[in-house]
Amino acid sequence: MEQRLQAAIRNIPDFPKPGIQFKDITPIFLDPELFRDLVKRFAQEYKKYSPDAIVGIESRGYLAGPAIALELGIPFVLIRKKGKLPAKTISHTYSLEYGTDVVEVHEDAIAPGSKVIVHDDLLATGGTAEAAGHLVEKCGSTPVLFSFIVELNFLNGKERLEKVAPCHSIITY
Ligand SMILES: O=P(O)(O)OC[C@H]1O[C@H](OP(=O)(O)OP(=O)(O)O)[C@H](O)[C@@H]1O
Ligand SMILES: Nc1ncnc2[nH]cnc12
Repeated sequence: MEQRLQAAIRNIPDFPKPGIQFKDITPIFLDPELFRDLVKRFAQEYKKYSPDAIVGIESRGYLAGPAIALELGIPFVLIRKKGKLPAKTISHTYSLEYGTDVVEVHEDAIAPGSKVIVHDDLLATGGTAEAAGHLVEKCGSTPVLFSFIVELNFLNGKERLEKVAPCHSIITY
């Protein structure tokens, strides 16, 4: 599984800015067998946490997240950037290198007291996933796992997230 994922993930140098090595995960979803095996692998891992819901982070957390939720028979909840969700929301503002950003969730999307898995495609600095975790807490629920396909180890996002909940990723660079 790891080898097939490594082979599918492309490195795009200098995207979206000079010096960034962008990990393009989109080829995984061109290969239905690999996609199916990835979903089953995540579902197996997630079962240990008896989750009540999976939250996915816009936008690439929406690729595998809903398929894993379907496999486990639990809700998939969208976390979006500010101003995109139509009904009443709960928001969380977090710091970026320069300035701030805001993530939102529908206020009625997560049943209070839920055990929630936060899923995204890739962990870099951990700022986005940490903010998603805070949002889950603001909804009266508990993040029980942060889960990614890819982790960029040299950015130390894991250290930051592990203060809140364990962190799982399949491929590490
Ligand atoms: O760990 P962090 O430093 O917070 O970075 C990781 C986030 O960055 C990427 O999303 P991006 O901001 O490119 O948005 P997109 O998925 O909508 O393209 C990635 O999909 C994660 O959501
Ligand atoms: N290097 C990277 N590749 C893909 N997505 C990212 N998001 C943040 N850093 C990234």
